[in-house]
Amino acid sequence: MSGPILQAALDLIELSRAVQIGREAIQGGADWIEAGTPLIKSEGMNAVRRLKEEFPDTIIVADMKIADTGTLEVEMAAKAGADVVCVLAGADDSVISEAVRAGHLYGVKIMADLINVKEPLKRAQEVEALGVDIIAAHVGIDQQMKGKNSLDLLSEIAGKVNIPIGAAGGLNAQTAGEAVLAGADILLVGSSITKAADVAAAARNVRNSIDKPGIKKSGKADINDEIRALFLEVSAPNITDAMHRKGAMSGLISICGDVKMVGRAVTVETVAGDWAKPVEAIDVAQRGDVIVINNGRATHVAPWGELATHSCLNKGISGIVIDGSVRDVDDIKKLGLPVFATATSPNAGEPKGFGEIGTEIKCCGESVRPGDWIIGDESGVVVVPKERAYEIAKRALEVKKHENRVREEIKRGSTLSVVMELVKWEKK
Ligand SMILES: O=C(CO)[C@H](O)[C@H](O)COP(=O)(O)O
Repeated sequence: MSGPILQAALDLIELSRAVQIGREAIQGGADWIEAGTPLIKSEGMNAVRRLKEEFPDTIIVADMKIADTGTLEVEMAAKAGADVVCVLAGADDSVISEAVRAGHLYGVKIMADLINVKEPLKRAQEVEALGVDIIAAHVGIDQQMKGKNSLDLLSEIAGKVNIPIGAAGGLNAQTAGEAVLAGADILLVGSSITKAADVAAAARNVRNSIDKPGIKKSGKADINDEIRALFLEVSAPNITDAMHRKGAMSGLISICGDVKMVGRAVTVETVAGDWAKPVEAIDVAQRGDVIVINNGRATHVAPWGELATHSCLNKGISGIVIDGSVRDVDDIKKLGLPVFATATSPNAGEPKGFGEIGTEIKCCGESVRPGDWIIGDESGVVVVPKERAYEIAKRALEVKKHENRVREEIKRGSTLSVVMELVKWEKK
């Protein structure tokens, strides 16, 4: 191998889309094309066969993730046209040895994938001794969503095995270059290329980063800053999609229309029209927080209005959510701070002081605890449990990327049902 190799991983389930995306990835500078595991599960060896037919001069990698029957599965992939076949490094030695023997027999290289291996360096050296050709330092997609990093895994094994190392798992135009500097010979890139609207441009960006790796990014951002930035990039619908269609509050309207709100919850429980605790919460909240008020969905009286909203602006509060009414709508619109409510009413209540700030509440059908993340836009408001915030934000970004590519394919003249092969994938 000369120079780092860019392997574009086609992790889709629709073969015709995969072929087109593969074509664009090659135009952008991908050297190898991978039939991703979802594609192989969806289309079987036909996926490998078709990719080889379409791209006869390109190395085709079959990401079989072989766990058993090493010989049979390598044979299948090789006969379908694969040049490299992936086996799980965590599989039993007998499986790896059989895969290696079959690789020799059918003239294909064996790549051992370290995904989920407990002692990666030890296992990398063992599978090297068993004869595999390539080691993949791979952090899986679900693991990436929880913050696991393929560069850490790569650093652990780089320089300690004598066969080429592939790096895989969430690489992009920044981190692919970092992976080269950390010792990767093959850069396996999926989502950053294949979900881009302009696949060729995305591949080119990664290619440039591989060919001219820049300086390693220093330091890590604060996790909450990272989560906020991720949530600002995506929509409320992207987030509920990432949560398996859960987390949406019901019945809220955005008073200021097209606004975006992201922040951590300061919760308020109170009774209809009692505005003492809601307004006191402004002084409790920190810059960037969202005040979430359960006012019993009262429609006849509002615990919130323009003066409270104005105070929030002074404190840098990100927005307000009220299971209940709001008034001074025209003035709030002028202020532009995101306010979401279930109703409007000109009646003010009384500042009696019932209820409390900072306890778990129910708001618009959802439980909200202090510190949970609240994201709102014109489609509505979603609550994300604080423990899962990073993971959901990452998953939501993947949803958005996927939609970017689907949108591009629709723009080229297709329809949503055709792109998604809806009829084929209806539940049987
Ligand atoms: O094998 C895979 C998942 O198991 C992927 O192909 C690999 O992780 C690369 O994709 P991405 O860049 O999206 O992580």
